Amino acid sequence: MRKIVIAGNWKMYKTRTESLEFLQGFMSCLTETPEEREVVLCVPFTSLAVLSKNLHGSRIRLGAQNVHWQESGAFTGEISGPMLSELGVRYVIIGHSERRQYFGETDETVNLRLKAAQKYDLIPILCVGETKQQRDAGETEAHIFSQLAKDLVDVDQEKLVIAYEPIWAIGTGDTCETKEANRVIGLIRSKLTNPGVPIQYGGSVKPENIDEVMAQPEIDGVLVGGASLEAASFARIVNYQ
Ligand SMILES: O=C[C@H](O)COP(=O)(O)O
Repeated sequence: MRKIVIAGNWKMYKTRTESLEFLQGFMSCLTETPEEREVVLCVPFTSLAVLSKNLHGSRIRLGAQNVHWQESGAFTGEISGPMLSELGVRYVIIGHSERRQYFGETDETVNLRLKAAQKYDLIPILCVGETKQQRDAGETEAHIFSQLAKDLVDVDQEKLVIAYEPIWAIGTGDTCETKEANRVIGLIRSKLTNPGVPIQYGGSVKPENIDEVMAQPEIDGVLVGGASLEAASFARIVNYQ
């Protein structure tokens, strides 16, 4: 039985104060969620310490949105594995399409970050997915297989989560048809040495479509952007039927 991982990616939203306000509302909605679902909040670096303190003893896991491959050094604006581990961070998103598109992330740096995360006991959530142009050109599979082949060199697949995020479905309200997401995720699994890796779907997941998404047999969870910013909305997603 593969693990179910429901993760919120807050991206560059919420101050420390707003993060605490969210947590209060969210925790009160989680009482009936089945224990086997891993619930993760991937928050801005500035909210990690305060959430870590307030999540102590809770079943909600803390996640970050990036990690550098060096332990320390002259890398202005970056953050290291030990810095995150010390705060109780368990998960870290790596290779999100926004990092690849706006910040020069390549498959080579994604690979370095994945290995560094695992070295410091952080479980990476590796994001892969195609652009609209690649999908229209029939290149979806080739693109994702290429990302996997390069990103996963020497990565331990026992401590890994993958998120399939079609770029054209991110923040657009244009969800990938659930059967199609299921098909692509099945193909991703066929390329792994460990078929037990949880593979999430991400892209315009919301309370209105979560039940249908999670009914797909290959989909082991979701990576949620916009709909994870509001406590009741994310709680409904975590409490899917
Ligand atoms: O990491 C999350 C994804 O980018 C999805 O974002 P979204 O749910 O706002 O479409």
